[in-house]
Amino acid sequence: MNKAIVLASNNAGKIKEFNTLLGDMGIEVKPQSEFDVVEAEETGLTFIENAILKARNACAHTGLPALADDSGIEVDYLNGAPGIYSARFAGEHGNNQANNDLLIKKLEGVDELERTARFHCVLAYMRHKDDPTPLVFHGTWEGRILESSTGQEGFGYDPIFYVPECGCSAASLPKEVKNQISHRGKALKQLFAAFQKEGNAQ
Ligand SMILES: O=P(O)(O)OP(=O)(O)OP(=O)(O)OC[C@H]1O[C@@H](n2cnc3c(O)ncnc32)[C@H](O)[C@@H]1O
Ligand SMILES: [Mg+2]
Repeated sequence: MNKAIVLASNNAGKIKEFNTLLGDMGIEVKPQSEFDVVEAEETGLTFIENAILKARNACAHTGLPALADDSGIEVDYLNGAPGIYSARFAGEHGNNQANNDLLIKKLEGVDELERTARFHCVLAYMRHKDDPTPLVFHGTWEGRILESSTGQEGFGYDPIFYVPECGCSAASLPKEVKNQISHRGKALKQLFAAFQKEGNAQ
């Protein structure tokens, strides 16, 4: 790796997961807060567009390569909501408690079988702000929405996301386990494979 990579995120939960996962891969990233990057407006209509907007914004402000993550949760009973609006589902951006409460409320009385949901994570890596071929990867994680919060780990919707393959909520999983099987973990594995193929991250 020749240059530092900027992590185009202000979400502390994501940043922690990236540091662990990328650290294991031998890749160092610096959060965009270290460069005083002004947050990009997420005006896209897809995770892909928003991830590219965030990565391009960080490249433009720093002159460095940047990695962005746009993610969220899709609930089948709600026809895919909150989806790309997951961070501001209840109105205020990043109010996890309010978002989780609202989701529980919207699914009140809904049968377990109809509470299916999945996390999405789209990663965009841009070598520079005008990069015409950003690397884009997508990971998903299947589960269902619980009737109440449980677990102390993770962030965001983790306390109300039941993971059938583990028999508990995402917030009840040790960090290492979540990182191995999550939407973000899956997308990052693809990014790592692409970096290895390119020989470096530039
Ligand atoms: O845009 P950045 O600065 O990265 O931070 P953000 O929190 O705004 O991130 P997004 O726009 O991608 O919105 C993602 C939403 O989905 C939630 N989310 C994403 N990944 C998650 C995960 O692994 N576990 C729980 N919630 C997650 C997260 O809490 C946000 O509410
Ligand atoms: Mg955001």
